Amino acid sequence: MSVFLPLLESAADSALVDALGRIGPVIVPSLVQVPVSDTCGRYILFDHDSSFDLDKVVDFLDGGAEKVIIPVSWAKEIAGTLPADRILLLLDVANVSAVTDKIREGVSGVLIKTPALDLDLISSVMRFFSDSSVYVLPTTLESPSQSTIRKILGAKAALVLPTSQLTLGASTKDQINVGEAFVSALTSDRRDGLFATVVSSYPQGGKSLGLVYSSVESIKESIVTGKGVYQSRKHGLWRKGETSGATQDVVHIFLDCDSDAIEFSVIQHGSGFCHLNRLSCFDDLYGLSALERTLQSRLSSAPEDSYTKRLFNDQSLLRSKIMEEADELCHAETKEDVAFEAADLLYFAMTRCVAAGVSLADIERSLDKKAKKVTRRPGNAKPQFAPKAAQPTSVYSVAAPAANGKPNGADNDFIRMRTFDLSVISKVERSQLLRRPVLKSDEMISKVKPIVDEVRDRGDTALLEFTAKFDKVNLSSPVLHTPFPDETTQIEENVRQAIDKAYANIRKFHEAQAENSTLKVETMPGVVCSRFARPIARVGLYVPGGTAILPSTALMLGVPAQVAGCQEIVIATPPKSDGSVSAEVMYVAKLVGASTVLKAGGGQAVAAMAYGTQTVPKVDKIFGPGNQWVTAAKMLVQNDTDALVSIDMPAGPSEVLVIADSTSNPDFVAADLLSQAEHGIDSQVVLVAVNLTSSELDAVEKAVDLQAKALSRVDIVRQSVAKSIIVKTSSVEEAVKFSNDYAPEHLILHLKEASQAVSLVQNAGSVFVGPYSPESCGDYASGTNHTLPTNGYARQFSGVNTLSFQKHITSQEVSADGLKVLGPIVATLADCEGLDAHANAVRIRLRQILN
Ligand SMILES: NC(=O)c1ccc[n+]([C@@H]2O[C@H](COP(=O)([O-])OP(=O)(O)OC[C@H]3O[C@@H](n4cnc5c(N)ncnc54)[C@H](O)[C@@H]3O)[C@@H](O)[C@H]2O)c1
Ligand SMILES: N[C@H](CO)Cc1c[nH]c[nH+]1
Repeated sequence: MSVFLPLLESAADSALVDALGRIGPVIVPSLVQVPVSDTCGRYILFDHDSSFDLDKVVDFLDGGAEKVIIPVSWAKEIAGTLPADRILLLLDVANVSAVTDKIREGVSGVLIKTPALDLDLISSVMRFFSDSSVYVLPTTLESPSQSTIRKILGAKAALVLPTSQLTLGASTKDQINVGEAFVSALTSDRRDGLFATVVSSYPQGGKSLGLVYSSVESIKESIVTGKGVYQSRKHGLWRKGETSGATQDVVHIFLDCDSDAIEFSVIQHGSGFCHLNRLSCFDDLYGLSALERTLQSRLSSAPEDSYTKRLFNDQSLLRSKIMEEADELCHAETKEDVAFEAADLLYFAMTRCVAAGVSLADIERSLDKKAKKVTRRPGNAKPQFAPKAAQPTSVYSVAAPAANGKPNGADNDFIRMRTFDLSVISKVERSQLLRRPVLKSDEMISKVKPIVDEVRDRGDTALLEFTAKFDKVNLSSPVLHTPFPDETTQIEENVRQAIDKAYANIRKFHEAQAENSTLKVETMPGVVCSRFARPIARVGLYVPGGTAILPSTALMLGVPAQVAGCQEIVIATPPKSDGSVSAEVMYVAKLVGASTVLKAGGGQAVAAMAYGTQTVPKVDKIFGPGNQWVTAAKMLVQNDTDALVSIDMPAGPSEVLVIADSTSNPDFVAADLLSQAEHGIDSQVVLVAVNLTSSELDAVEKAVDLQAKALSRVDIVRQSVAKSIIVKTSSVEEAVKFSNDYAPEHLILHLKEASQAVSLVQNAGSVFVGPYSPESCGDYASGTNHTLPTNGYARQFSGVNTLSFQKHITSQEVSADGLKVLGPIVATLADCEGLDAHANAVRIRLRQILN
């Protein structure tokens, strides 16, 4: 976070803007035309009344702006479409309450305009935007000072200072010197008050040049003049190069993480930084920087027989070598060969750059600018380089919006998946296709931890507070206990009949899975080993309820718990806005014999079941799908040995993979893909096409677009379909191999010989065989369970089943005759491990038997 953020006004003079660019990003209002150097970070402020303009926002971000600062009305439109870490919210004190959870999650911080500097207000904004950056722009700050800057930093926020309040001259009542403002944050832990300062080379990718010291005075002078100025411990202020000519231009000055050391990123002139006339006091250059230096020196003076000189003089030779080396790199196979060929290519590419006056720093700047783009081009190869029969799009553009390069949004956009041909993509690209849209599990775990901790420590009070905060419901009690009042379970007759039939099918299939008999094996005469199952006593079932009410999930978790014989079943689900629980979920709760219904969702519900509260019973195992808050909380509590709780599996967003050949019905295929795409914006659906012609594929794509636009959840579908893929394959075996590697939650086989293909399946949560087995049947009522492993975990996890609610206990009974044979084996192994007591427990008995 910056010490302060300068807000550029149109009257700002260029020397002041340059100085500000050296010490951090600057805020540039979108309508203000002030030239800012390429190396300076820009935050673009949309602080005017014009109507929402997504293209403008995207243009600024693509153009290299680090962030955009947008009003709440714009954030409503943008949240979830553009990366949150590129967006700050512009807030007036008056409109804090207009910020929804969706907006809060869609931004990385806030710039709050406030008439007065109110620390209480700042800390409540801070809490509301937990973990985000908070910048404060006082609309009536009269005299900016170091103490004001420190006061705001103390609240973990940063002050925004308009350029009219900043000066390169001495501070006055109305203006503060830029250097003085910057050093406000510095604290020295040295007796002499100096700051250790690392000097690094900007053009050489941050190579360390040396270690020096700075004083408040030297830093201030450097910021204002843009020259390297330090503090010699013997000779006072040290203007680098004043006598030797080896001056420095300062590009950036950075504070370290605890503000007691500094880095000066400089362009070093003359003989170098070191007094030994070398660039650096540390080691010499290596790698690409060393190559660049050699090439630059060859360009200015090279021996006659130099090959590099020949390349400089013969552009067509250089061109041919670049093409040759690029081709060799593409064909290299081993790690060593790839490194070898890449080094050759870089040598010729750098020769081309140095000949054109392009430096490594120019290349890095270009890379950094590209990394800031929020729209990606499809990445197709130009026709002369494209493989014959196919034009695959880039696998790396997972975050890419629609094929036209704009975020999906306008109603007339074609809703389409991205297409790849397995026969032309590389191994690396294939492995990219197997990955799901990025899941930030570490980040989510740290966000949910405070919620879990609060519920563990403060029980029901915290639980009710979080329900009020996240679900906007004020409850007097978080639970309903049996017997549930009749009015809470009243449902439509047709729904009741459907639930009853689904219950019967699910129960029938799950009863058949129960292990009721004891497994017995006599491993040696007189040595009988057995294994028997017992129910897990107390189970917690999470039934999602954020965007859709899911009584089907209550069935899928409740039936196996009941069949397994669990003694205490707690069902947790977010309350509706009137504080009640959906009657359908309550009906199922009664049907499966739940003893408690917890009216809470998200991380707080998981924590309540893991630790127990005054009213919520503690459980031994937590089951069920949910959004990222639920999943992160489940992962967190299962790792806490104090909670002593396990979970069913790490679940994630819903997904389906459909394998279709030319006998498939395109409308059925499209409907199956969309049935999972509608779950959430992070759902992913995959179509693996087996020898489909372009017109057959076209028919599926058109059906997806047409059906999607008729769905009530079309806004969700637009986003999930944009992240989804079509993979072209040339045989059923190749298609199933891809599916096994992907390990989908659901696998649907739209194949001529669908049932034969089942034998090839190695990894999948549940399989749907043939044209009349839509995945929806498994979601609701066929009898199989719909709580299944996602995100590739079908490689090692099974879906929820009756055994998930049981644990196994083994036992053994050894007779005296049995011990006569087994005993010596055991005693020998115990001796071998040096565990005398183990051996003794056997020998003491053997002695008695033999006597
Ligand atoms: N794999 C499966 O078997 C399966 C089945 C059904 C649903 N799902 C998945 O379950 C998920 C359901 O998600 P959902 O959101 O609809 O319901 P949910 O019940 O999982 O989550 C809603 C709760 O999340 C919490 N929450 C929301 N925003 C928060 C925030 N900013 N901070 C803290 N807590 C917050 C709230 O407490 C809210 O009650 C979807 O991703 C769906 O794909 C999976
Ligand atoms: N398809 C989901 C599992 O990924 C389960 C579900 C519930 N309701 C409808 N579908």
